[in-house]
Amino acid sequence: MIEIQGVTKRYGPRTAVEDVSLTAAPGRVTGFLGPNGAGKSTTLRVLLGLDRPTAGRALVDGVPYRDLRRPLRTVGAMLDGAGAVPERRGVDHLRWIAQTHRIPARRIEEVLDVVGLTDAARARVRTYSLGMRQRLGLAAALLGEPRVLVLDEPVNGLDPEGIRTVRTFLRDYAAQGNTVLLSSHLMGETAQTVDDVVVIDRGRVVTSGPLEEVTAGHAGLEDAFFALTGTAPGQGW
Ligand SMILES: Nc1ncnc2c1ncn2[C@@H]1O[C@H](COP(=O)(O)OP(=O)(O)OP(=O)(O)O)[C@@H](O)[C@H]1O
Repeated sequence: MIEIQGVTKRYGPRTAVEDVSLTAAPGRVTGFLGPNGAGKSTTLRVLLGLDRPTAGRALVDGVPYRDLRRPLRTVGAMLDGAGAVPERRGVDHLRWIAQTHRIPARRIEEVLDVVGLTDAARARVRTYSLGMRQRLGLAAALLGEPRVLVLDEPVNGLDPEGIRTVRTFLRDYAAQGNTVLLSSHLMGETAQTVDDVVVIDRGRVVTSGPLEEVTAGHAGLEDAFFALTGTAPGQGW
């Protein structure tokens, strides 16, 4: 369970997010959606203890991320793709994470298989396509068999088959009782993956709830977004 309560984050005079609250529940895939620069990454960084909020708090299973006893075994996260050293081999990136977090080595083969990177595991990360880097990031997030997954733009750079694979995987993962929170600026795409949505625009949550409720009366999620924010398609994103 993820609970973000009244989070505001200012960088000097600039407000990145203002009074953002959201909940992501076990057994559900929650989409955190909004255009570029809306404040998604900032909120997720606060959630993962990478940034301190100016106000509010973010909890995972009732405690702040920094206070989790075994963070990687509780929360698997992917921000900025894999974040791997380009000269490293994919498998060595995962080995390094596993070793530093006392995760059994057998998990490396398992997560490589899940994301379809087994054959490319020994290649250096700099030779990977954007999609392969995303897969490596997802593999790293899954290493600790976490109950909670937090993914920033997980389908960015993936081809349609890759998107479908990730979608199926995330739906299955949630169906096992896990919590999945993913951010995206691709509303139409993400609407096919999520149960619940939280829509953010210019640092503020504009709507949240089950997908059917948020889209009721609209042609789809994108349409609902434009209606809610008063913007027209093509304006500003
Ligand atoms: N370290 C920082 N210093 C100053 N401003 C920042 C910083 N990080 C983010 N911002 C600003 O906060 C706002 C929200 O950015 P954020 O990256 O959270 O948006 P986003 O929804 O994740 O968008 P994107 O999809 O483009 O990453 C933007 O206006 C951004 O310029």
